[in-house]
Amino acid sequence: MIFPEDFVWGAATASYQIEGAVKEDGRGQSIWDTFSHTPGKVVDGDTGDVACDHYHRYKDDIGLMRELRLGAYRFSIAWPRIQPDGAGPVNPRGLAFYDKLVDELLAAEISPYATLYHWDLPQALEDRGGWTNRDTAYRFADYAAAVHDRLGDRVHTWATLNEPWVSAYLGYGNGVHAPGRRDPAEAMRSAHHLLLGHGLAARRLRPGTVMLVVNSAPVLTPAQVGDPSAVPSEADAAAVHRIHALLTRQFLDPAVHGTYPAEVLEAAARNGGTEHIRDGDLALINAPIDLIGINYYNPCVVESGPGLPADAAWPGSEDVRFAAADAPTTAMGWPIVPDGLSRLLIRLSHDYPEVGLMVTENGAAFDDVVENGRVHDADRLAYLDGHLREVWRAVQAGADLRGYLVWSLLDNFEWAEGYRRRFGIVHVDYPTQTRVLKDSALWYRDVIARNGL
Ligand SMILES: OC[C@@H]1[C@@H](O)[C@H](O)[C@@H](O)c2nc(CNc3ccccc3)cn21
Repeated sequence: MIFPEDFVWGAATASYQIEGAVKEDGRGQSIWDTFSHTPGKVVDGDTGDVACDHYHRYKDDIGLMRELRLGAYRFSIAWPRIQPDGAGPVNPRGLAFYDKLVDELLAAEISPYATLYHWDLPQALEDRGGWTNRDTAYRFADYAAAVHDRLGDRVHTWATLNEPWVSAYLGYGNGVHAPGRRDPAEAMRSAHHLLLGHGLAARRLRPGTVMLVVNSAPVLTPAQVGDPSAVPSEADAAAVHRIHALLTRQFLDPAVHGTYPAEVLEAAARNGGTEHIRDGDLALINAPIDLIGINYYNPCVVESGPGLPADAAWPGSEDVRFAAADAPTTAMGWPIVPDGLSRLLIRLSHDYPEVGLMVTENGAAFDDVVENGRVHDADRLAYLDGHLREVWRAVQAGADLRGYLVWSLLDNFEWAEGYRRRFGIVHVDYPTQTRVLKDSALWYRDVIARNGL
């Protein structure tokens, strides 16, 4: 299975998950600093205070990327390093870190892909309402412009947001993520303002290549997981359609087509109203973009039935039961369904033919053991191999798929799960910060060298 000649092979990380140095060089506090230091929010009370100490070790980490022959490296920029209070003058020492990071990547012949927002909102903006406050969208666009002014001569591929669904629904809906608020109406307002920020920022990143990164999944009934030809009941088909609208179309339809699905407007009307959706907003959100970044880990399995408990509410999903898949699972409990990726990519290439696609995250957490300086992570290697075969199938089916970025380069701070869940193809021993290439990394290096499987 050989991929197109210009297919991009890379890896992805995010600032709060790997950098550490949370008080260094003028960095301001983020909502994840606040959240992780709040007792009970993160497993084992873990925080990103040190993480992988990438802020100090980035040159050695880029050496590992070069050893793997990565063509691209997707990282995120910590807004609180650039504008400690989320607005106003740029912090030169904060920007200088990314300036050096980019130059080191280019020297290693690795293309820098920068994500402007991977969840670490400046706490000062959250103190003024965060993403429930429309002004935050405008602050985000100013931040994006300031970063692009400095790095845009060398960074040519930009992601505005990472997974606005997660930011909105886990941050403001069920409170599992920072800032830990639990209000369905706030979640819907936040989703809209995140999209507004995306649209405003996208216009200020040209002439770069601009993408929106979403967590997406094929929405399937339990029977469809193993049998794509399975015909769902009318009620189950309605559940599938509704969740696809709320999970994926809520973000891609506005960004690519300038429209909201009816299901989203109905959910908003029932949860706080739609006053936050102002005339002209959808035109602002619908800024031209070049790529959709797809973060895929597993399908979303649903059927009609009682919705989530009130405290886990996802507005609009009241009559949907989230079901288990008949499949093995990763250490996160997520089902392993490789063909879910090809089914998703082919579907999205049909629904949004105007834009290209890139797999911006795909990977798996499994418990790793270091033995004699090696990590024989056969489960992770099998997961990646199976999913890459599906990526190849999607390309063969005609999807305009530009590349694949594995999540993640390094074991890192896995949000509310802390450090106990390891997604890296490179093992990190946190007490010593020693890096070890896992078998999956050695395998991935060979895939890159062959440009295929
Ligand atoms: O959980 C693994 C990664 C995470 O480390 C990344 O920062 C984030 O971009 C990411 N998104 C997903 C898929 N969406 C998701 C996020 C949080 C909870 C449940 C699903 C998985 N991951």
